[in-house]
Amino acid sequence: MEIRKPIPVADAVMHIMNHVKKLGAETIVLEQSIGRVLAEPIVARHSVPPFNRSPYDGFAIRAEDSKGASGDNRLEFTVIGEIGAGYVGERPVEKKEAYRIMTGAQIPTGADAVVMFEQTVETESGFTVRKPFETGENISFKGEDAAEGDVLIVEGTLIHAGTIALLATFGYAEVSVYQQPVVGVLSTGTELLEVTDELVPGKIRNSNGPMVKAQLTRAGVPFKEYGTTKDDLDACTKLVERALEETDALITTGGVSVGDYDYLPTIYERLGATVLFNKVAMRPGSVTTVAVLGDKFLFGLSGNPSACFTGFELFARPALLAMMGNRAPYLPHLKAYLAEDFTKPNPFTRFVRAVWKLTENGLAAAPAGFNKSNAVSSIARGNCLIVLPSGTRGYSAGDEVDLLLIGSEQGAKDWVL
Ligand SMILES: Nc1nc2c(c(=O)[nH]1)N[C@H]1C(S)=C(S)[C@@H](COP(=O)(O)OP(=O)(O)OC[C@H]3O[C@@H](n4cnc5c(N)ncnc54)[C@H](O)[C@@H]3O)O[C@H]1N2
Ligand code: MOO
Repeated sequence: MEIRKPIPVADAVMHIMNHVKKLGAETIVLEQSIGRVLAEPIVARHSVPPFNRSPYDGFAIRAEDSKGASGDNRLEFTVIGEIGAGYVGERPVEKKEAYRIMTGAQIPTGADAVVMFEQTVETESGFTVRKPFETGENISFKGEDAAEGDVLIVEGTLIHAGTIALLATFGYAEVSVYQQPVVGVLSTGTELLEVTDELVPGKIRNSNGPMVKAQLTRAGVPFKEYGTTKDDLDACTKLVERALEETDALITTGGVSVGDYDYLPTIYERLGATVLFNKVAMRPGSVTTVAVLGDKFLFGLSGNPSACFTGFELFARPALLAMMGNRAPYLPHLKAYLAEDFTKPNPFTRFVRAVWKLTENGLAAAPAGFNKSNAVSSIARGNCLIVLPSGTRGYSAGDEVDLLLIGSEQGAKDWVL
């Protein structure tokens, strides 16, 4: 039997990323762009705000007219009209005059300060103030948020709700984004039942298929479902071949280890795919096997649920995001302290499903429960992965560790572990 040589996690990530080819761009409507990646920078097409405007409901005045105002010397202004948001003043403001002005309305010509309603006392023809106002006081200036021509967001950035607000501000009804890869999902294993099936002896329900599809959805990657297949070499080979014709990448779960029915390595060989690695010095997920056939990726994730989950987040996710042009495809990382002892040795780098929590001592992380690679309960509880490097042992509560965040829409530019 072939003895597999484990490679460090960082090397495995780099092997994959070196093979990634960014997909082309396409134009889509703004409202459908959430989760996609900008193929063009967002450049300010005009100033924001586009005109000087009032940040408060109040009165637009000439600041110089308030000079000398005090509690004992209230100065009076005459109101010459009202400007609601969306309207403009009909004529310039002159000496001792004011417009009633609403939040968001354009400052009328002549005015250079806004007095909030709360700072005035109404009179028959207007209001009085009891303090002087400075030129520019309470004014939102044209261009203070963005100046025309500024590059506000670079190409390669994930579009989220805030990005959509910015694009809408500048009138981008359509936006140029990178194409998405189509990813096939195939669960292998004769023991697998559908989620709707009753349990029968020796069988289990397929949890990896639904989980991986959810991980893809969370990463903004569309998938094509190839269902489950029995551990039958010919049938499985045919399915993998078909899936590769129809997709940019195929994620399989199970069948990558050294068991009698672990057929994926044989299938890769039959197809003439180049295996980038078939053993990673990590736990869970050491059997994760990744191959390429032309520009297409074959992610052979482990059948063990925690290993499958971790293999997706560490290897498939960054590759797929990078295909979509995302400049920050890695899981974001933070430092935290361990909330409890972790005494197991770590011959391979260990990714412990964990829960992070902010405490009075800072960010803490605690293992999320049953910690084997076949665990499913701790994947459900965890919101991060604690990283314990290979060759370490005996972590104590309070020790500083690296954390990888799961489920964050923002990513990291570099793989730093
Ligand atoms: N002699 C050795 N045996 C094993 C080794 C090894 O190095 N030498 N590695 C072990 C490690 S580590 C892992 S991890 C597993 C990985 O095995 P596979 O990735 O080939 O996966 P399977 O054997 O097909 O299944 C493993 C386990 O997961 C369950 N499973 C499979 N698919 C699903 C699914 N879709 N949903 C839920 N659960 C699934 C399956 O029933 C098995 O219990 O190999 C070790 N063995
Ligand atoms: O490949 Mo595994 O390391 O037990 O998950």
